[in-house]
Amino acid sequence: MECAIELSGIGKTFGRGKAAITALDGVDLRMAPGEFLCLLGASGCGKSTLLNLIANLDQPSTGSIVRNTARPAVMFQEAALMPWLTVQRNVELPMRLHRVPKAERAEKVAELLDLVRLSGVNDKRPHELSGGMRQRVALARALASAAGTEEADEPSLLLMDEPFAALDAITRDVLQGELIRIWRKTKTAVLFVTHDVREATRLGQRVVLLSSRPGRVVREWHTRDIDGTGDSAEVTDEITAALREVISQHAAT
Ligand SMILES: Nc1ncnc2c1ncn2[C@@H]1O[C@H](COP(=O)(O)OP(=O)(O)OP(=O)(O)O)[C@@H](O)[C@H]1O
Repeated sequence: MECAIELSGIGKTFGRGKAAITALDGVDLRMAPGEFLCLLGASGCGKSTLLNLIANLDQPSTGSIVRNTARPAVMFQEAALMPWLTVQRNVELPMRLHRVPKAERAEKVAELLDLVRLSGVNDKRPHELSGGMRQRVALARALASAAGTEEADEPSLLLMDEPFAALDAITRDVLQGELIRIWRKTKTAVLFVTHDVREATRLGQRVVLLSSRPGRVVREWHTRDIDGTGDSAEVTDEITAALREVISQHAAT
């Protein structure tokens, strides 16, 4: 089967000479179309750097990235909504940039706000919403990013960089459930970055552990079947132990 993305020998070094920082070294990673993959690692191990490379926001120093998807949509820890725009306008922004006609935009926004269970807040501005609602809007906007473009029929890819990390535990729990529901419905591939083992095992079909400085793939686990089974406490414990080991090795260097 053709991969959604295939990373081969990815390395990334920032700066030069003595001040150079090798953030990633020899990362090989493949994702199947529609797969939900969680990338787990300690703070500073290069997760965000890897996501930026896949999103084409930055270029690798070595290696190659093959992408067989539409341009990836990206979602960050902070919703990064435009404060002066209404929810409606925020969600339709990517479509405006792609010059999607007004009627088509309105239809898509209604569909997406319904998908993230936010119908009826179209005219509110971000400051009138809770943190969880803002992330729902950000998710709707991310899902709108390929809508109406030539790439709209290609398999989609959603890159998420700790999108729920700033939320309280209950809201995070609710949004994790919503994300699984939306992933099932949209069949988009999701690459989800987190340093929370529980979050990774709850969401991911596969969890990939990265080492720190330089970031490399250490191990991976198949955690959940498509029908939602798996996610056992045993796997969670095993991954937690492996993450601890990676962190302690890094601390010792
Ligand atoms: N533009 C940059 N210039 C210099 N160094 C950078 C740059 N971006 C990242 N780094 C360094 O590369 C390493 C990896 O950073 P990155 O932000 O990818 O890690 P992370 O795993 O996402 O961390 P966190 O979980 O804390 O967000 C870090 O040591 C960081 O300081």
